[in-house]
Amino acid sequence: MEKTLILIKPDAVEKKLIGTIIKMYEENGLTIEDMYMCVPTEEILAKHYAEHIERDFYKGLVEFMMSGKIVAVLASGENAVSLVRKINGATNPKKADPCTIRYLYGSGVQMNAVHGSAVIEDAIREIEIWFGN
Ligand SMILES: Nc1ncnc2c1ncn2[C@@H]1O[C@H](COP(=O)(O)OP(=O)(O)OP(=O)(O)O)[C@@H](O)[C@H]1O
Repeated sequence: MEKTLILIKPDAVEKKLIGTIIKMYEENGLTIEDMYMCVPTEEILAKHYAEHIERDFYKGLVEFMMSGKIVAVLASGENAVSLVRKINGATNPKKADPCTIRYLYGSGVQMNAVHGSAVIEDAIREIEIWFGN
């Protein structure tokens, strides 16, 4: 069964949306295999967002991600990676399809409530970062 990594970001935790968001994944057929809360360190975020380190939004993104608790979620299911991306919606909540998490609960390009691995290779790498072996 395919696995993927979800992060419920600090904006969504602050808005008390953990249960609502987890329910949306479960109702769409995904299984929650493991999860925990933490305030992420700069080190783990540097690994997770390695592809964005040179971008001008990187510093602000890391500050936002460290601004409160997040929930790291290991989910599984058929086509879990693409299914989670579909449930999450486009990066920019204003461009996301209605009924997606980001459309419903995102408040901007940065504060967009959730992260989901983009492709299977990223999922493997990100699961290793957040959950180890
Ligand atoms: N222009 C931007 N300004 C501020 N933050 C941004 C911008 N672009 C992306 N981000 C932040 O960086 C994250 C990763 O960007 P990416 O382009 O990989 O988007 P994504 O694949 O839709 O999101 P994610 O990887 O979190 O699921 C986004 O979810 C968002 O929080």
